[in-house]
Amino acid sequence: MSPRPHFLVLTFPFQGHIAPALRLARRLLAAAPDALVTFSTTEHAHRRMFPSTKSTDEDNNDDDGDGRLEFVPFSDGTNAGYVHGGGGDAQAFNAYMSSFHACGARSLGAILDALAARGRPVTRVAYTLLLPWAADVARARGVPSALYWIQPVAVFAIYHHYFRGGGCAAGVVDAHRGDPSFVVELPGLPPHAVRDLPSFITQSTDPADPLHSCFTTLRDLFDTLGRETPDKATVIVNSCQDLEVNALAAVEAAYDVLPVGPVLPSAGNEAGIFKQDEAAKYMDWLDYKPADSVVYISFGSLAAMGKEQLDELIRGLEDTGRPYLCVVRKDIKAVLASEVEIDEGVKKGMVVEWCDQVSVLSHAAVGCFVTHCGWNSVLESLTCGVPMVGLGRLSDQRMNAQLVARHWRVGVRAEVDGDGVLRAAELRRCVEEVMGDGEAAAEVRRMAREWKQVIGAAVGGGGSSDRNLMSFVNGTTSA
Ligand SMILES: O=c1ccn([C@@H]2O[C@H](COP(=O)(O)OP(=O)(O)O[C@H]3O[C@H](CO)[C@@H](O)[C@H](O)[C@H]3O)[C@@H](O)[C@H]2O)c(=O)[nH]1
Repeated sequence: MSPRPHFLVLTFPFQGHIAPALRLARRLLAAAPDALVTFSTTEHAHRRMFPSTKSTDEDNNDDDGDGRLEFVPFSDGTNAGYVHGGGGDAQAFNAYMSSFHACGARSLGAILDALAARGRPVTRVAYTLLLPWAADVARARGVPSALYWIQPVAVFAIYHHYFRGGGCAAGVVDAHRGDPSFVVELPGLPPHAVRDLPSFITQSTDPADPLHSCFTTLRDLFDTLGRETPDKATVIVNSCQDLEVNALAAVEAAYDVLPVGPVLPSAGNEAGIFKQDEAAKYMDWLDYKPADSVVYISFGSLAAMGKEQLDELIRGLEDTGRPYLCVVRKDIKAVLASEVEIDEGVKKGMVVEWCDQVSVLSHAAVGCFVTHCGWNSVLESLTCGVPMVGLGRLSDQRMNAQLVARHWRVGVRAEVDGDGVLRAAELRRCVEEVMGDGEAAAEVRRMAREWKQVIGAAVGGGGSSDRNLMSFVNGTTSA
């Protein structure tokens, strides 16, 4: 008799990774009613997600009540984890990653063994993008694994060409790293300026870079994928077929790629490492605003913001004359010490420390999302049909901003000045381009509505993402 299906979903401890991993865990539970799912992130992140419980698996059964979902943290070798956001110390991140890789791999092995000993053997591992060792640890125990790619396929394809393209793409990118406007052509992909490629291959290749370990980790990840022989490595992606037809075609010869997204929260609040601003009655506030009138602005869970940037944002938002809801995380407020000034500057809007972003984007009053273009934010906005003003800085974000503005045409790109600051005038100009009366703005809004329909069909019953998820659950590779 074959064992009961049991998926182990592993994730790096950033909120932008935990959210899609937890959403996938819940989708797996729904898609496979007989399956068990174990969700695992680091002990520190786990304690932040569940502050009132202990760190043992028996104490963390999910409250769905049927015991099919368990939370079992793994060790990264630290007590305090990596305190992200608020700038962080450069050396600290690279040092953290060394510990994370060494201890994480050992801890994962122990978890797989313990679950098997408890009579709940894992039958499939799904791991997010900064845990390349997960596949090797699973393989050593005969457990198949899949990478869960939580960024666009377009970004995956660029990394594929860079790391596994026989040195050709890497040579071109490396030779033109200092020339941001140089245009790189990669097989099957549209031409991209160097400045829009993922920053981990244009900036973080330098060992002195604060995020150098992201470069080495991605290099290890693509090496790992290449070791999945004789079959092709399976990659499930938080994206959908219709959004990325060409990028999918560019990698399908090398991987079994299954777009299963956008994977969104199943219902209401979900556990995360930031707590919502309960005191701010932002949903009530939205209820009183006319349809499509509010600008929502958030730069995700990692980006730090200086006082100058924050002042420019608030001034730009006030200058639009439109109501706005702005997320300024508590850790940013603490380092700024300008809380009073923020509050005094705010006349037309509301500033919150953390909100339920999916609920905000789903609210009829929200007419535009000013975003740093983290992939979760982009997907959530596309799903809700909200046009974007995209400001990409790190990692995949500039590519994502490019996809938003050029490929799907559901928004515009905002540019920072020479000091890296998004100025009030630029913010105001971009918001008008999306929310104003002109024909171009109307077209952006129309495209946003259109993509919302396309995505709704893909994730609905029988849609491409739904079928791909079932293929993954059933262990078949093509939908
Ligand atoms: O007040 C808020 C603000 C944000 N969010 C949520 O936080 C997540 C933020 O994720 P994302 O938009 O992807 O931003 P980051 O946290 O910056 O994500 C990191 O991880 C992503 C996935 O790998 C990358 O695409 C980004 O570049 C990287 O910065 C989203 O689910 C939001 O809904 C809230 O719930 N409330």
